[in-house]
Amino acid sequence: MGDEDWEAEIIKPRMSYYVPVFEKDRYSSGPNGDSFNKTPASSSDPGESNKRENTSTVGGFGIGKSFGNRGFPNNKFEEGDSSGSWRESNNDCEDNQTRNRRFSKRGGYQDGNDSEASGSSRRGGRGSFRGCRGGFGLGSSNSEYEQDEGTQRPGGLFGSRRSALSGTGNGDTYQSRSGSGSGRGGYKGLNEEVITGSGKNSWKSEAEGGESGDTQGPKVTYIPPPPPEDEDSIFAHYQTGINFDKYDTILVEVSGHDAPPAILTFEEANLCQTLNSNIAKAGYTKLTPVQKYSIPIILGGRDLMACAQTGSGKTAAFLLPILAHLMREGITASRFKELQEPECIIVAPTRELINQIYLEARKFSFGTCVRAVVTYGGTQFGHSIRQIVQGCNILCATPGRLMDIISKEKIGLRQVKYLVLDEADRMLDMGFGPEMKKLISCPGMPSKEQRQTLMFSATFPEEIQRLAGEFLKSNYLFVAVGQVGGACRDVQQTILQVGQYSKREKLVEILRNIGDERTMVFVETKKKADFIATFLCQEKISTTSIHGDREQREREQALGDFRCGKCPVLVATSVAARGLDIENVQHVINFDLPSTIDEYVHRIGRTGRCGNTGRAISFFDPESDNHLAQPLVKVLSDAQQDVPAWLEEIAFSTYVPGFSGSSRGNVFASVDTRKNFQGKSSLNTAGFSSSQAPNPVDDESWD
Ligand SMILES: Nc1ncnc2c1ncn2[C@@H]1O[C@H](COP(=O)(O)OP(=O)(O)OP(=O)(O)O)[C@@H](O)[C@H]1O
Repeated sequence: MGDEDWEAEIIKPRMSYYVPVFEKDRYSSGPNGDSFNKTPASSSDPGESNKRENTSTVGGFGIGKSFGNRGFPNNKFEEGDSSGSWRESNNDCEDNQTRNRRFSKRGGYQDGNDSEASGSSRRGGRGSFRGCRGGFGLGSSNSEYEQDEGTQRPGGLFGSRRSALSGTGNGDTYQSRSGSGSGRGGYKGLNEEVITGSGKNSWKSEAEGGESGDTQGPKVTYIPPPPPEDEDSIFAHYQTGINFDKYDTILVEVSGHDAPPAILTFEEANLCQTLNSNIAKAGYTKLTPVQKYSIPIILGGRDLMACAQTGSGKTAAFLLPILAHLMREGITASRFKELQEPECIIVAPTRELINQIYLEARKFSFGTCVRAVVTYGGTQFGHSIRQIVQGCNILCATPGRLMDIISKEKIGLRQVKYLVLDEADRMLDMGFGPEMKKLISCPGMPSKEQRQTLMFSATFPEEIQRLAGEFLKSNYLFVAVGQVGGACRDVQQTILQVGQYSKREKLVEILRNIGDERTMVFVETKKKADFIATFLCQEKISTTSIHGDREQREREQALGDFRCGKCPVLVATSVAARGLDIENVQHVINFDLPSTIDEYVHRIGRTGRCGNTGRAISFFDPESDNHLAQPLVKVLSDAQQDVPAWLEEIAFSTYVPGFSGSSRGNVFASVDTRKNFQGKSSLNTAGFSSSQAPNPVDDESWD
């Protein structure tokens, strides 16, 4: 099938869809499948943390050479693709970081509304939807709430076609499913994930429609399978890679007043015995830089904004000190109560990510009386409530579901001591920011002076840092491990110039070379994810897909099939770009480049984690990606990667004077933005204690 047939294939109902081959007991070996190495804990070597090694990971993968420019045949697909051929409604974007940007360089998308990673030019549509739901008074705002939480409400302005692809197991099995069911705007199809509520009230609609049935629409009935309870599964982990020790050579910058010194070993953290035992069982013998700095800061009661490269252990960096603190304070087992009052709330932008964080919280709190609970959209509301009322010290939630639960008065906020925003830049951008603001102004929520607020991400655009001031105490500390927003150096990055008509051919060529190694293929739209997954299956490449139009059950199954290696290729939209920690992902392919460089950094960070090496190949289409040339050159060179000459040329020819445009999400901040006001910060390497920033913070800039 030629490229020119794409659109036809996509919109015609005759398109073949397939269902995955379900594996019974897929979760029996743990959420991470059964391929973990159960690494015995080894003793920590504090001395190692002072090692200094060269971190250059530039490799010879034929960067920019072996695959040339394939030209841009002038056919139908080219005309249509970026300018509206993908006419599916823009109704997904669970983790659609880029949709919130204020401009779109993908000029063709202004009218099309289907992209999961859409540019802000599509925000108009979202604004309408928001208006319909009586949103948060930001004209720009978003349907993320519905989008993220799976509370698909009827009557939306986006009556999208529901994506029909259901994943695959063997590349041969196809089954037509109702392609006519609408997604967010109408009946979701099947019998699980559903549209609830009328969209009249973003706080209550899921609860009302999904559970109480106050509003029309079928209920969300999906109940995720419980994670395994056996200790081996709980502590299953993969091994750190050969570059793990090189983390110590990364420069760490701490800014703010009176930062406590970094710790070098877990022992120095003075954690309780159970926690230490859990850390050992998890195979952690040595702290990563973000952990060395964040743990004492959090234990010291300080607010924190921490930025560290993908896959470098940010989750444990906040979980461990929170748990330690709770234990030290003599937390008592939380009991069955209709209104639970958790001590800690953790929010993250996607369902799969928050579930992953929950599993980490469960792991580290194993054997303690601390009870972690997870709740996220696309699952039965009543199930969430039942989990919560049994006791809840740490609530892990996606934002929309959290607000629903609060509105149902199942969660009280008075006891909240810790508020954690993982992927904080995403949580504060125009997508989730209004939700977060609502959260901190909920009745009962302790003021920022009364709680500890912790923010973590690999990227922190300056504009978001400024917004964060509203959530953080003015004396918060900022930890930057390496370049803020920089890519992980353990990922070998290759940028290929590939026109859109050649992409599929090139993809197949690469995947055939890769063989069975686990590969994530990122595309820009949900529909395209379906299409490419279908196409790869036709090519006999076992592929599954994850995106926001898939039901939650399907998404979890896709992830499970990918994790366990049943489907070594996962085609994904931005919904899988952040945070997901999947063993053995050796390759990331950006079939479509994202709209922003931050998104690129997160996507390629699905490989090369925890000191392991990985490869990322990105198809750069000069017809649509030129705006990324400049930031890409920067990311590549900062990560000591080869920069193709042609890319430099494009970057030069598209040079934007005064380019520092983090406000548009295209360049990352290089520093704590407060430094504009305060002057200096301390500069350390990971193995050494931090000194303190000498100059006062201009508090007025932040409150
Ligand atoms: N000190 C440690 N020793 C060994 N393994 C660790 C350590 N800290 C974290 N890990 C492991 O490293 C992997 C990546 O950690 P994590 O998911 O927290 O990264 P992250 O920095 O949050 O990444 P992202 O930016 O993509 O969200 C996980 O499998 C985690 O269990």
